[in-house]
Amino acid sequence: MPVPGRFTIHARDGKARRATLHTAHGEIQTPVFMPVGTQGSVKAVGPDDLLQAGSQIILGNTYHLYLRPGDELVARRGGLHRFMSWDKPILTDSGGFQVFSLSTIRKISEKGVEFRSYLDGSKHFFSPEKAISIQQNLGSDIMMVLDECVGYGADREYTARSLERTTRWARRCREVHTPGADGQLMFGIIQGGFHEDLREESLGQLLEIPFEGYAIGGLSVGESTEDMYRILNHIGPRMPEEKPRYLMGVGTPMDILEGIESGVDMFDCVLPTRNARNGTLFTSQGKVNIKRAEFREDDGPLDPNCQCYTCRNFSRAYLRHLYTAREILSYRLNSLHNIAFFLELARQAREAIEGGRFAELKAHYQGIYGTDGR
Ligand SMILES: NCc1cc(CSc2ccccc2)c2nc(N)[nH]c(=O)c2c1
Ligand SMILES: [Zn+2]
Repeated sequence: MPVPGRFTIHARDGKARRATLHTAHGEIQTPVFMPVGTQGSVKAVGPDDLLQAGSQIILGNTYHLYLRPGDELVARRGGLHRFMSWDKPILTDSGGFQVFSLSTIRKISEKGVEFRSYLDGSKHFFSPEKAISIQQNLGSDIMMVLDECVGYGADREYTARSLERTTRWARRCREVHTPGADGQLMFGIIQGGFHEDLREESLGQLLEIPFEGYAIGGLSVGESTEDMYRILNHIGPRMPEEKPRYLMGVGTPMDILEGIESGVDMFDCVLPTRNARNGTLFTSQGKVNIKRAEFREDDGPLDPNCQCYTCRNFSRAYLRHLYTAREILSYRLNSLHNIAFFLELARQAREAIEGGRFAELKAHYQGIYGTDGR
């Protein structure tokens, strides 16, 4: 009987790891890419599509689901897995990041964060305890602690004080959920901005609290690729060797490969689905902007090396037409392909680590996407 939280490393290639994370809803083979389903759906695609594309785990969001339809409604409907007909693992964010990125009025204090709903302006309050209670109602397999993601350019003094509070919040989250209760796991989140010593301070404090995994927060907040990679390369290898490492909200294909090389196991990003909706498609030969006139009569598949439903059944000419005509099918086919591309990238990484060929894989994609893929 698999024990939720068990993390077994099968192979290493430099700092990169090939592992299995056990959860109450099944195993996750890492490195893994996790499609984002913020409001209980991965935009424009269904659970069947996600399974077909090889998705092992998806993400949900405390902030959005609390505001609509309500975490207690979801609990009454049997939890998020049953509500959205997804019976594999789900990871949920704690909502703090969305409060800061989506809510206009908000006030942060030791108690937690007060904010107004982006839907109707009503006032709400998230304490660390509330953030965990919502995720328990949702029934997610991996819960994230409530943290403060300081913006790019925050001064050192504020960043230092903020990480101390994030640690106190993390402790309060842990105190209201017994490790492993109901098969749910809890990950701590490292903050500390772009200061190596503050990042180590945040990690050191979190290591005193028993978490089943650790995440790197506060990256991809407007910094340069150089600053992101500097922090990633510094803190990734310093995270606990025997526990899963999750880089939140990152990134381009090259960011993901950089993260894997730094020892990170789990990734999520809205890029595949968000870019799909504006016609930017990721392929084995680089980015394709499907709205370009050059594709008007192009009868070939979007990506000849891709096995997804979109590439097996439709031409670039048709995909361009759907996009130009703003057909809803355009969002579905483009999203399906981009998700399949990111899932395939993670699968190739798992295979490369097993074969000791990760450096070659990274160099291959660097030749196509450049050093950071932007
Ligand atoms: N800009 C990157 C980023 C993204 C997310 C969101 S990741 C996500 C999004 C939707 C659903 C699940 C996870 C973050 N979440 C938290 N809690 N803290 C961060 O520092 C942070 C940084
Ligand atoms: Zn495809």
